[in-house]
Amino acid sequence: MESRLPKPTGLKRPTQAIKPILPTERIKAATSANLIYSGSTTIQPLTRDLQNIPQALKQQGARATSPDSMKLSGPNRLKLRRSRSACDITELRQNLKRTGVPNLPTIPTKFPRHVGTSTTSSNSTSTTRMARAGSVPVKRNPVSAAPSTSSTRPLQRAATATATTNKTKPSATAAGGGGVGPKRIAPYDFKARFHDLLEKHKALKTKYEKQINEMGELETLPMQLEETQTKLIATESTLKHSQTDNDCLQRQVKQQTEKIEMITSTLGETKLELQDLKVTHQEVKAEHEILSAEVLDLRSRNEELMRSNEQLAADLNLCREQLFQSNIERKELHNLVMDLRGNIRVFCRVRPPLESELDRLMCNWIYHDEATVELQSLDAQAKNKMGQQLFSFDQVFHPNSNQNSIFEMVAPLIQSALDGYNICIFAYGQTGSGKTYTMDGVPDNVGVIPRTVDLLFDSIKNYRNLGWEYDIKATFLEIYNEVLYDLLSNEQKEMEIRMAKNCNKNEIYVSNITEETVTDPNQLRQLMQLAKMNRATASTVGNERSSRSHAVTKLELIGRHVEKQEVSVGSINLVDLAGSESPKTSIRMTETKNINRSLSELTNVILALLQKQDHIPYRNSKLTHLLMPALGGNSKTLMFINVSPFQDCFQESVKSLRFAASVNSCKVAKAKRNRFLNNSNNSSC
Ligand SMILES: Nc1ncnc2c1ncn2[C@@H]1O[C@H](COP(=O)(O)OP(=O)(O)OP(=O)(O)O)[C@@H](O)[C@H]1O
Repeated sequence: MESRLPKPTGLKRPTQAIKPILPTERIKAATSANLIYSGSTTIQPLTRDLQNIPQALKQQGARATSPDSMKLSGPNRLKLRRSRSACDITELRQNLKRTGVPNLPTIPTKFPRHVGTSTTSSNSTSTTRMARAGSVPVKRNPVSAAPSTSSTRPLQRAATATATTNKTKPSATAAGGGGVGPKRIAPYDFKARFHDLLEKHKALKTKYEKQINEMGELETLPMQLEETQTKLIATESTLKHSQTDNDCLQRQVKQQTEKIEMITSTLGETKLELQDLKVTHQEVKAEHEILSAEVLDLRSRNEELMRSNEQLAADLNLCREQLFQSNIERKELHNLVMDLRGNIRVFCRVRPPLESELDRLMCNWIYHDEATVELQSLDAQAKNKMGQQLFSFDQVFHPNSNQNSIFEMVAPLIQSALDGYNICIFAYGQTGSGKTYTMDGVPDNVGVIPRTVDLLFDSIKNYRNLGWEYDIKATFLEIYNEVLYDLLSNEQKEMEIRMAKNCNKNEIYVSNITEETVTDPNQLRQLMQLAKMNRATASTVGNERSSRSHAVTKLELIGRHVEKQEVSVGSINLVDLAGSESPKTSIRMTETKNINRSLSELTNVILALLQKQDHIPYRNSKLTHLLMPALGGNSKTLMFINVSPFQDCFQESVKSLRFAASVNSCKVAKAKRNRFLNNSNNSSC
């Protein structure tokens, strides 16, 4: 990976190739220096050396010699010779630098006879003297001439060995009583000197051969150096990469360190949480053990309950079947009770005087029992003329009866409607006798229709538990001057009463009427309110139509039992009749005639039913035609006779009570329940 870190500046790659200096070259240079020294370079006499010593020492940086050294002799002279050798070495080094390097000379086998009194074991001293005599070419000892490099050290050691050898031999000087210094060879003892030289030559030759071997070894050094340089370059490159990698790694280390610190702190928190969790775990574990025991207990209880449940499910099915059957029986018994009470039931209600009517004269009302009422006129003449006015009904409600007690008597009929019967409830009476109050009521004291709605939906809930589901369809109709009006629509439209196309000859329907499906009581109340508003809107100040028309609210109840494949269709017709009025007192004759005619036709129909005539004149008026399904055959009818308590209403009250009493005595054929199977709606025909 290429590092983006800066390159290291510590090491710099060499700009030029390093030329290695071979040891052989150094030796050659040293040998060449010897040749120069022995050949072309003139060796200065001793005196000149003595004079040049201070200068030479100066050049070497040594301390200057005292001027007294010029006069020295004996041991001091020996010291001077040694100093001169040092000067010569320095001089030779300088010469070697200036000149080339000749080949190494051969070692002479013979030396000229050395003349002199003062000889030392030092090879340099003897060779210097021979050179001074000029007899033979001097073989300069490389020990004194060569620079003190590593390549000259073996020669130096050889010279030292020679000197040592000389020391072992008896010296003439020492024998002569000097007592100090190496053994001296007498100048005339050429043989000894020859042997000495031979030994020296032998030693030097050995050294020479040794050096040649060492040179061979040293010649491999350039290659080694080159390899080492190559390795060095490679190492430098590697070092650069390593440094780059190192920087990268350092950054990573730094990041990792930060991460580690963060993880460490998180770890600390986690440890604390872990401790808490451990505690919680222990608690949960203990709780789990308790719960496990409970689960085992519950499982065993569950198994028992499952067995019990199966048994109960079987019992429940049995109970359901029994309930369904008993419900059928209940319906039949209920219908029987209704039959026994009469298919047409008549309730008489005497309204109380209003606060504004307290000054009006009232008839004498005598309530013999809950079903019998006697009406007496305050006018004695009328009283004598009409005789005793005693009337019996299914129920008589005196002025103090409340709306609730009245509806309790109505409720069984609503139950019958849910069981599949057609119900008709209407209020008959003089204008202002309390028909609307009985049917609709007032907001704080509602009448039969609103209470019917509440009871219907409550009963439907209970019937749902028995497997029945109900749909309710509502229509609102007004009959005014023998014309039908849709109270859920302001449209002017043609509406007619037509026969339904099935085998039941009493089934009718109204064409073009608005029919609303109702799902909750509030929706039905809103529809009733709309119908009431439309009925009131049709009235004018000069033509108060609402009290001069018949209002028919029809609720169709369609029940379905999915499991038993049964359908039950019932209906409730709630009729607020127009007020009956004497033509003598009426100012609107047409309306009065139509009202009285329709009421008369209603009386005729009921009487025809009472007399079991073959022909029932339903079609003589819109009202009887519309109520045909609810008046005869498969129907239950409840008629409220509303009367005013006042003396001035006596005649109308007697008329209404007589009509109602005659209706009450009318026995209609036994009612038949509308019960169908899903796939045969006409099976009951
Ligand atoms: N039982 C009663 N208790 C208290 N007030 C009653 C009762 N019956 C009727 N009223 C009141 O008497 C007045 C006339 O009653 P209502 O309008 O119901 O008569 P109606 O027969 O419907 O008249 P119309 O034939 O003109 O419609 C109303 O103010 C009504 O509130």
